[in-house]
Amino acid sequence: MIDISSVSVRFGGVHALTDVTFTVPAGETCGVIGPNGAGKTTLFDVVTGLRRPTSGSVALRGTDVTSTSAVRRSRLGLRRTFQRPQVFGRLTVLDNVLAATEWHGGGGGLAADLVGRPSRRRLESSRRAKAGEALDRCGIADLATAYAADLPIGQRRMVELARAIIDDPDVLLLDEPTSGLDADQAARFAAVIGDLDATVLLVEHDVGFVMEACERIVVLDLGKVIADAAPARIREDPVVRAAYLG
Ligand SMILES: Nc1ncnc2c1ncn2[C@@H]1O[C@H](COP(=O)(O)OP(=O)(O)OP(=O)(O)O)[C@@H](O)[C@H]1O
Repeated sequence: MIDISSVSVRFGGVHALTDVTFTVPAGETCGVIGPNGAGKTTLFDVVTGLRRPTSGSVALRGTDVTSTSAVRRSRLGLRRTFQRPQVFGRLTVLDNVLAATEWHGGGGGLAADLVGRPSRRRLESSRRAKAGEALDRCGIADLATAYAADLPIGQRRMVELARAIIDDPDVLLLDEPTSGLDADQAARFAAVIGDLDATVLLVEHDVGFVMEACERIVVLDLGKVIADAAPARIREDPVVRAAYLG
């Protein structure tokens, strides 16, 4: 669950966010939309830990993380993707995904690594099985041995998604997830996040995708929440239509 409470962010005289409050209940997929400059990126940065709010607070699964680093937030189960997909270009697709599970370790320290204890081998084969499954879910199993640097942006984005979902994250934040995806990839992306148990918050310009993929939509305009409802109600909301949907 994500709790955003009275969050305001100022850049000098610019009020990027003013008193933004909403909660994404556990397991829900919530989209944030709004015109350019509405504050979407700023809000995303506050939730992921890249920016401290001027006032207000953010809690993940009941833990106040307002002053917690992005790294510690990831240890609390938060995973994210980036507006420009961040992949390791010189690693294969499979290794990109395996790298996301590396830090779990297997106990026994370096000696266990060196002698290849059976428990280590079991752990390794289970990691590989999970990685294979994540690639499969994201429709990129056939790219396992390709180098990430050689892939077009849409496939890189799917690699990032596979990496984000491999450990069944509790909280998943997606920054402009469909940018660079073709229609089939966007449909696959929506299906993958639809199947997750995670609490998902996504910022996206493609209103059609948000309407399809999200159970709930928060609309920002000039740093304020102007609507917070299910997609069907957002589509009909006169304030949203005037400010954004036209
Ligand atoms: N680092 C910064 N310094 C000063 N002003 C900033 C900074 N970052 C954002 N802003 C301002 O804060 C407001 C919100 O910007 P933000 O990038 O969060 O909006 P956005 O909804 O993500 O826009 P877009 O859809 O264009 O990406 C804008 O007026 C922007 O100019």
